[in-house]
Amino acid sequence: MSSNEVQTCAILGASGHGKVIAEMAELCGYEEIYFFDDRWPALQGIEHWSVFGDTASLFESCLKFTNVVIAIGNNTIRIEKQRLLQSAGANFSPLCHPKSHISSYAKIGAGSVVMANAVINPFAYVGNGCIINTSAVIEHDCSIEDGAHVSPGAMLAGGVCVGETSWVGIGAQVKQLVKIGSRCVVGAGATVVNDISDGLTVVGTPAKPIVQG
Ligand SMILES: CC(=O)SCCNC(=O)CCNC(=O)[C@H](O)C(C)(C)COP(=O)(O)OP(=O)(O)OC[C@H]1O[C@@H](n2cnc3c(N)ncnc32)[C@H](O)[C@@H]1OP(=O)(O)O
Repeated sequence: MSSNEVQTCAILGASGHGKVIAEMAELCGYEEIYFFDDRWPALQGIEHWSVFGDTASLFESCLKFTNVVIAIGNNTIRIEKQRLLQSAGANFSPLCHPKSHISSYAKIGAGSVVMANAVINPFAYVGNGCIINTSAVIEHDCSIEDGAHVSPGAMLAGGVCVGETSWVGIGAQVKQLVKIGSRCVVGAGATVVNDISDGLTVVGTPAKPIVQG
């Protein structure tokens, strides 16, 4: 960041995930952090950060922030809120931890966050509003569509596709060239060796679908 103006970051969602994003924003040079959460005004703060308003307040004030990040874990809600705020003119730059490794040949979309120790290798594509969580590995030529979340320690081999709003659970592994559809869930620790159709939840090694109750 090079501007002389104070660099401000608004975060919607005073969650555990929001705390990680707040620290990451500070490490990236944002000087002021403004949380927003629908539990405001009852909720006034999170750790040492203040909560300044609810979603409606953020919509009213979104143009004044250097950057806005949605820290909502639910993938569908996160990308919906981001798209609405983008329509209202808010700026969504990607936020990448200084200790993540992102190839200069990779692309990271608006509002996506890349946590500490994550690796994103050449010609990988990460869409808008995605979470690439702590120590996740996104190998070369992967494609992660809008609103997807790759959890801590999950590893995607080369050329894997993860569809919109899908969630790859903590420590999961995905074989090269596998296509995971939209709205899928890959359970914690699963090993995915075959393509997954839209909307399925899979668990285990090799990963198989489970029926959601
Ligand atoms: C920074 C952060 O914290 S990021 C968050 C990281 N967290 C994760 O990655 C969690 C990912 N979530 C999971 O793995 C979940 O267990 C899910 C989404 C796969 C399933 O959750 P639910 O729908 O609540 O299923 P539920 O817990 O009722 O389990 C259903 C069945 O699947 C089994 N099961 C659930 N998860 C798994 C799993 N990861 N691996 C193997 N079996 C599993 C259960 O034992 C249960 O089996 P049973 O019917 O024989 O008893």
